[in-house]
Amino acid sequence: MGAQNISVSITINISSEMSLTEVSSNRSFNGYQKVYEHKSEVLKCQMKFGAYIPDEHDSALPVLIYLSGLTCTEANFIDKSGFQRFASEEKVIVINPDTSPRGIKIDGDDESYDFGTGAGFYLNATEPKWSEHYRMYSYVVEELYKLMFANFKVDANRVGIFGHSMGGHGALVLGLRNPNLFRSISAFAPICNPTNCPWGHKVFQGYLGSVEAGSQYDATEIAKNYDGPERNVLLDQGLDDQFLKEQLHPENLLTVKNPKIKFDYRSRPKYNHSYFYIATFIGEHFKFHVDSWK
Ligand SMILES: N[C@@H](CCC(=O)N[C@@H](CSC=O)C(=O)NCC(=O)O)C(=O)O
Repeated sequence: MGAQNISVSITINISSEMSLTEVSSNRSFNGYQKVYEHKSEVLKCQMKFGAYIPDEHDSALPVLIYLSGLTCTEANFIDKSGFQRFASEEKVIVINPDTSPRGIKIDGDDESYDFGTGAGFYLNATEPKWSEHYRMYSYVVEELYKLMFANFKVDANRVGIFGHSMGGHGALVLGLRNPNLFRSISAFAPICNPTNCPWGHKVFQGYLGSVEAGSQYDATEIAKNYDGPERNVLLDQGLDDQFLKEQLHPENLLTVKNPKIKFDYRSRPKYNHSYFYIATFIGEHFKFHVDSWK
């Protein structure tokens, strides 16, 4: 399939609400690892996200959005993956949001690690109890995306998305549903078929009212019907992953027959689900995205 020359045309309305407050800034690999806070119109709460900005930022740079997994904030990826070395070498801006709305209280939002706080699942909830705030799908593809253009010098033709576990699911779903926004997609140990696993059943019933309603946020279902530009998706999986058999089901996604999607499947014997695994292979993901943009 190879790289495609797709010109992205997007209209971005930038409002005065898109201003950011810097929470922290640390020099890292000839760039800065920053954390920003802002008022989210979509989630109706204050949110934080990470932004790694390489030096020599005269021309517009490519950008990768990284989506984290269950229980994470923006800090896990920043502190544990070691991505800054590769973002600096490849001159890529990296934006990584939090995993759910924060600073609000909804009854039941802190009862388990896999639902509510830290478990937004990158969808727009429709159940009345959750639908006012739990809108991580729109937060990423609308608000964060615009905010990125409003505040950083970003090249709209070189935007990719990647993530881990729940965030790998998010990267696949947001990437395949929005090929005009994302040129490249990769995922570490993603939840590939959430309508067929306990994590997915729980969140779809809770946020959407039924498992069936979750099909629109299920990468395997989306891949079956995908009709956008050809995509080569990097799917990375540790073979000693403690969640592999029950929750992740890469085999279901890999067996989808759609000539428009090819999977570059990289299985990693002896690696588990942790950030030690991610840190080992993060450099390959940067290379994959950069090659996809050529
Ligand atoms: N606490 C839970 C497991 C939580 C967990 O492993 N979270 C992963 C993502 S899992 C899928 O989305 C993670 O990224 N954790 C953060 C980290 O820094 O490792 C349990 O006890 O089973």
